[in-house]
Amino acid sequence: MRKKLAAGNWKMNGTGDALSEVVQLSMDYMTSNVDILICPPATLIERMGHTAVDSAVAVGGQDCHAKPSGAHTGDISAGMLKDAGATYVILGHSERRTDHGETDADVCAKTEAALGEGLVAVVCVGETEGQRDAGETLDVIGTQLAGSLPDAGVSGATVVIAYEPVWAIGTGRVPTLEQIAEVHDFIRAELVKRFGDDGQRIRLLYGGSVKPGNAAEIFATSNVDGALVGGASLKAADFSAIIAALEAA
Ligand SMILES: O=C[C@H](O)COP(=O)(O)O
Repeated sequence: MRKKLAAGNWKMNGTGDALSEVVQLSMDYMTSNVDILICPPATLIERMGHTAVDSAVAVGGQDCHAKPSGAHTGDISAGMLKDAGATYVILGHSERRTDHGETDADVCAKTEAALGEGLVAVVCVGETEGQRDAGETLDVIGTQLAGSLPDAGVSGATVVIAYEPVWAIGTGRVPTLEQIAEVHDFIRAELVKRFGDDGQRIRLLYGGSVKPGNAAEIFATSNVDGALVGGASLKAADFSAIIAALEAA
């Protein structure tokens, strides 16, 4: 049985003022059977870590460096995230792959670093619109999945996969439920092929324009164990509604 996960990726948004809303949210969902995760900007991780320490809300980073320390201006290591209170880290988000040229090999190295520090790695995969139109979606996802995950240390307790079609992120456009199911079933099969029973236990999140209005039907879709939510996670009311939909699914 996979525990559901509602994850919020704040991207380059959010200030300290947003903390109180998250605290409220965590108090509302203390007894939830849904894991709740917020990945704020790096500047807020430590504050959130302290605020959420006794609550139901976990805190995560949005990226980490593959190395533990060194001359890498502007970067943060997995150990630093852990030290600040993070227990998760998002890796290989399409915005990192596009803005910073991250390859599958880079994501794999970062995933190894995260697992080495005991962080849960939320590894993102997803096709562009051009790739989908060209009928390449499953090939692209399969390649990203194979290249972004290390051979060792991957289990339901250490890794989460987020399927985020690039064309659905922040656009208000969402794949059909059949398209989501096709990709999630494919990811599940690939994980089981490579990791056996562990592949059954890895949670699969859908991400891309998840809102209160479409959350329930997405959560009822095959092999969807939760969501990686961008814009809607910045509004406590919307994120709470998404969590409630996940709880009810
Ligand atoms: O990491 C989150 C995703 O990129 C989804 O963002 P969005 O919910 O704003 O479309």
